[in-house]
Amino acid sequence: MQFLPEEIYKYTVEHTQEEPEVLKDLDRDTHLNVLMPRMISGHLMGRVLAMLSKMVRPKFILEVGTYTGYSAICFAEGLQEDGHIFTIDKNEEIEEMAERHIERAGLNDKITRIQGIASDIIPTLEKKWDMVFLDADKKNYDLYYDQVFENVNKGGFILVDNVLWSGKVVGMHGKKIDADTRAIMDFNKRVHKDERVENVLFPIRDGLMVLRKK
Ligand SMILES: C[S@@+](CC[C@H](N)C(=O)[O-])C[C@H]1O[C@@H](n2cnc3c(N)ncnc32)[C@H](O)[C@@H]1O
Repeated sequence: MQFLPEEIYKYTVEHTQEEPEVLKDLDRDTHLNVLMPRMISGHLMGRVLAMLSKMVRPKFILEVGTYTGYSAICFAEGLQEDGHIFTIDKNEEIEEMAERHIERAGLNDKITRIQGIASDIIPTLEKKWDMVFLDADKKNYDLYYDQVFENVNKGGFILVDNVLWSGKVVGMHGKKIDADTRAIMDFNKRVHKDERVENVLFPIRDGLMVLRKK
């Protein structure tokens, strides 16, 4: 989902840095061979994530929701030289594709993929995060936020995708509030009020919440 009028979106993409070739191929491969390709970050969001990573220059990044590896490869562009990304996904079927493209991007030694249920894995990781990207099941955003918070460095960032949820958070597409929409609405409200962080909700693509730990 993206909220910009088509013409503005097209103009925005035309005036944004092109995707590196490896990401173009990964996007194509995902659309041809994987279920629900709309889950991929894609060109504009990918460039936003890469730019944010370059601005922050993180050492350790945690990503929850690898999918085919697109966003992890984007984040790697801004890593410190000795930095590392840990990325979690429960879906075994897409592992091979993520592995192949991460290898092609020359990032095998920079990105560790962990297959499993995120809430089981997160507490086992003992790193201090400069950046966390939550992009998995929406009903657990709240839990992941709690699980990672202590280990986010002061001044570190938590990015959370799909927080506008196709506009359902404001009742677009009908008034019925399903479980995922409710979870996202509650999450947005909670983090907006959380005095331990500063936040901006960017209306990019399906909504990106950016939180900075004070
Ligand atoms: C929206 S996709 C991630 C997209 C990816 N970050 C990108 O930008 O291309 C969400 C992913 O979260 C994974 N996922 C969903 N629930 C999960 C859970 N409980 N534990 C681990 N991964 C989960 C799904 O298998 C899916 O691949």
